[in-house]
Order: sequence, then structure tokens, then C-alpha cells
Amino acid sequence: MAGTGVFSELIDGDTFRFYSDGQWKRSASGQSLPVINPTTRRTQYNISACTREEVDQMFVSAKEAQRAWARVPLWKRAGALHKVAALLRQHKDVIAECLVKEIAKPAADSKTEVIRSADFVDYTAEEGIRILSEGKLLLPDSFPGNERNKLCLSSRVPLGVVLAIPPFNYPVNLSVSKLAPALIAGNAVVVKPPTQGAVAALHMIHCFHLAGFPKGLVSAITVNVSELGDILTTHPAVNCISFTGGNTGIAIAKRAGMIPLQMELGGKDACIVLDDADLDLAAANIVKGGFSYSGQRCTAVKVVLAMDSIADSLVEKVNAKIAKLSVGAPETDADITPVVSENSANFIESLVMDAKQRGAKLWQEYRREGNLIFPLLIDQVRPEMRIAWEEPFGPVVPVIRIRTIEEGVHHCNSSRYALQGCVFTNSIHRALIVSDAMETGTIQINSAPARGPDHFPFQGFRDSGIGSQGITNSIGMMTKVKSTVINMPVSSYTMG
Ligand SMILES: NC(=O)C1=CN([C@@H]2O[C@H](COP(=O)(O)OP(=O)(O)OC[C@H]3O[C@@H](n4cnc5c(N)ncnc54)[C@H](OP(=O)(O)O)[C@@H]3O)[C@@H](O)[C@H]2O)C=CC1
Ligand SMILES: O=C(O)[C@H](O)COP(=O)(O)O
Repeated sequence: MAGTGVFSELIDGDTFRFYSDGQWKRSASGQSLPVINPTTRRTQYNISACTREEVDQMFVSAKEAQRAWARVPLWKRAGALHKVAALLRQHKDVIAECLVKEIAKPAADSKTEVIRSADFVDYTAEEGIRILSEGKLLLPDSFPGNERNKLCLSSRVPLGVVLAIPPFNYPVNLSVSKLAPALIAGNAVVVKPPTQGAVAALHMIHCFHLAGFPKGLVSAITVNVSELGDILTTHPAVNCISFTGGNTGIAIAKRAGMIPLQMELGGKDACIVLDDADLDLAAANIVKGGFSYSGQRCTAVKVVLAMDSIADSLVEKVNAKIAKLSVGAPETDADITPVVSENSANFIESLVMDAKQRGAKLWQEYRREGNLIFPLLIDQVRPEMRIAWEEPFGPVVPVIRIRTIEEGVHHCNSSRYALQGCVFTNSIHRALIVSDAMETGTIQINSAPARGPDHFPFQGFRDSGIGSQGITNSIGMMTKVKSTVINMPVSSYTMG
């Protein structure tokens, strides 16, 4: 159970503490924030509403700890991360239970999130050892006018303090995907967990504590973002922001100033199905891609663009699979579980009603019980409907019928979002032409969009993000290049 056993110091009465300076603390504010269980719609946990002073103190500790951590040998940093991975595996059940209660993630997927996070940490430790131990030697005489009289040595150095802000849908995995690359590279990290998912994230943070990370190097602060969000993201001690979430990220990026940003924002991932596609394969991927975790993935299939000639049979196959999805509570491992909040359910409903009123065809009866929305395929969607462009982040997939490939590509490239997309066809040439034409971070050929495997580059264009993730790229983004140039009085040519 949450807050028991080795996790008992996380809780004080009915409120979870925050983690600062290597200790679990109750906020001086005496205030808390509720974490609402999406299934019961009742308060499941309370977390501390920290104060501005507590934010400031956390950054002071982080700065100090980072200076010492940057001097810890790489192999020791890697060793500490391997300990965290082992602890995450050891405590996967309790962390997964929090995910079930806080974000209604199905029980099996919740465990998978924790295991995937442990694997991520192990891989990052190993990748860090490989790539951070390599620097570059540059010779000057390749550039006109130069002799070989200087040597440039460049390597990657830490940025300082990284502010990590993950979203509700992967509160553990999208925390460690910021923490591990930052730490292996010699940075300190302050995590601001999502309110829904905070308790799972705090348990994950405790694994860093149990692994013996130096005090102040890793901290977790829970705040009311409407009061302290700006204070955090514009804090002068922050040297990098790694944010995953919705459009809030755009406002954060505009205010951030001269620091590196890694922003993974919304998506409207399109699935283009051409007339020569394997329709069983396409239908299976539309259902898996559109409805896993009830569509609450940035990489969910959020619009299907089907060529007219195959659209009827594709829709029929997708509907047959939707009929087999189980709907219910996350504890029972149902395929479709309640969406994260009432606000989210209301928003999804507004998109469905807008499409219905404008003449779209709903293949299933629209059903909602509390935050539980039953899976829905919305056909005959046209560009004037909101659902053609907005991301529902729920178990609702729109279908737009297209006459030409160009029409499909044009729709994708007109979207403000450009995270991933996919194309189904039996012709690799057509697939590559579509992939080249789509101005999108990643295109999957004959499979639904997905972030993993986690060392693959993962990036969004336009309003979907800044920078690139994936283990190797994240380590790169959490460091900067530093050069030392050795100037010599005379030129020296090897063997010359
Ligand atoms: N591209 C990607 O990799 C991903 C993108 N997403 C996108 O995220 C959205 C859903 O996730 P959701 O969690 O609702 O996204 P939000 O943007 O609402 O929140 C993301 C995080 O930002 C915090 N936050 C909100 N406002 C502020 C602020 N003013 N200052 C600082 N922090 C703030 C939230 O805290 P709090 O919870 O306390 O509000 C949360 O921790 C969707 O649009 C989805 O597409 C999601 C996952 C991955
Ligand atoms: O937050 C998200 O939705 C992800 O980054 C997508 O990850 P997934 O493709 O592994 O679900």
C-alpha cells in the first residue's frame, strides 16, 4: 500500500511530504492538494502544497549538490543509477498501485510503466558511460589560412540544475526519462510531478533516496501550479527545462529565456491508410494505437485518413475490434478505463457533440458514466469539425475519408501538431514518399505511432515540441559542449 513499509517516511498523517535536501518534509504552508481517483471521483491522496520559500531552498540545495556531483566519476554515477533501477523493480507493485488509483491506468500497464522505467535507467547508465567518455580532437589546418599550430579538445559538460516537469499519463516513466539522462551527465534535478500521478512519482523518487544519491541532488516539489508554476519555470537557478505536457509548454517556453529547453507537447498523430494496405494490420494498429490507455498517449492515433476506396472495409474491421474492447475499472485490467478527470471527460464530450451536430457518423452509441467514456469511432469527419484538429486525449478516434494521398498529407501538414504519424501501404516506395512529404517528427511505416524503444529519437515539430528525446539525444540535450584550445608556438604535423 502507498506510504507504507520502506515508503512510510513519505507520509505525514493523510498528506504526502515533498523531498528536499535529502529529506521528506511537510510543507510549512500546512496546505495540501487533493489527488482525485478518476474511477471513484473521490480524493485518493493528499500532497503538500509547497511554498515559494521551499522552492527557493530546494534550488539552493540543488546548486550546491550539483557542483559536487559533477566531480563524481562517471562510472560511480552509472553505478548509482543501476541501484535505482533495481529498487524500481523491487518496488514495482506499490508504485503501480498508485498509478492505478491516481490516473486509472490498467493494472498490468501500470507495472509495465515501472519496469520500462527501470530498463530506461539501466540503459541510460550504460549509454552515458559510452557517449560521455568520448570527446573530440579537432585539427585546425582543414580551415583555409590555418597551419597545424593548435589543437581543439571538446567534450560535453553538465548544464547545472534541470527542472523536470512530467505529465499525468506517464508520471513515473516521463520523470525517469528526464532524471536519468540529467544525472548521468552530472546535473542536479528538481522534479515537479503532475498532481494526478504525484504519489507514484514520489515513490519513484524515494528509490533515488534509498539508492544513496547525495542530498539535494534529486528533489521533488509538489505545488499549486496556478500559484507557483511561473516561479518554478522562471527561477534564476534553473539551467534547463525538460517538460512534457500540453499547450502550457508553449507559454513556459516563451517565458523561459536563455536556457536549453526540451519540450514534448501535444500531438494529433495521423494514420494514413492507402488503397493497397493490409487492412487487418491497419485496423489492429488503429485500435491499439487509438485506444491503449484510453487514448491518453501523446502518440495515440488521433485521426485516421482513409482512402475512399478502402474506407468502408477498414471501418468495418476497426468496429469489429472495438466491439471486443473491455470497458471498466483499471483494477480489472479493462482495456478502456476512466479518463483522468471530469474536465477531461467534459472536453472529450464537447468534441464528440460538435462532430455529431455537424453531421459526423458515430458508429457506437455515445456512452459516458462519470469519467468513463466508452470507445467511439467517429466517421465522415470533415475539416470544419473540431475533432479533425484538436486532440481528444480520450477513447475517441475520428475518420476522415480522402480521395488522394496528397489530400491526406495536406491535412497532416496543416495541423499545428507534428509529433508522429503513420502510413499503411504494401509499397515501400509509396510509404517513403508519404514519409518524406509529412512534416512530422517521426513516421511509422505499417505500425501505430509509439515513442519506444526508448533509445530511438523522439521529437515533435511545430507546436509538438522543441528538441529531441530518446536516451542518447536526452543525454545530449542535458549537456553543453566545452572546448579547450591548445595553442603551440610552431606547427607540428604527425609523422611530418
Ligand atoms: N509529446 C509528448 O511526449 C507528450 C505530450 N503530452 C501532452 O500532454 C497533455 C496531457 O498531459 P497533462 O498532464 O494534462 O498536460 P499539462 O500541460 O496540463 O501538464 C503537464 C505538467 O505541467 C504542469 N503544469 C501545468 N501548468 C503549469 C505551469 N503554469 N507551470 C509549470 N508547470 C505546469 C502540470 O502540473 P499539474 O498536474 O499540477 O497541473 C504537469 O506536471 C496532452 O496535450 C498530451 O498530448 C503528454 C504526454 C507526452
Ligand atoms: O506520453 C506519451 O504519451 C508518450 O511519450 C508516448 O509514449 P508511448 O508511445 O510509449 O505510449
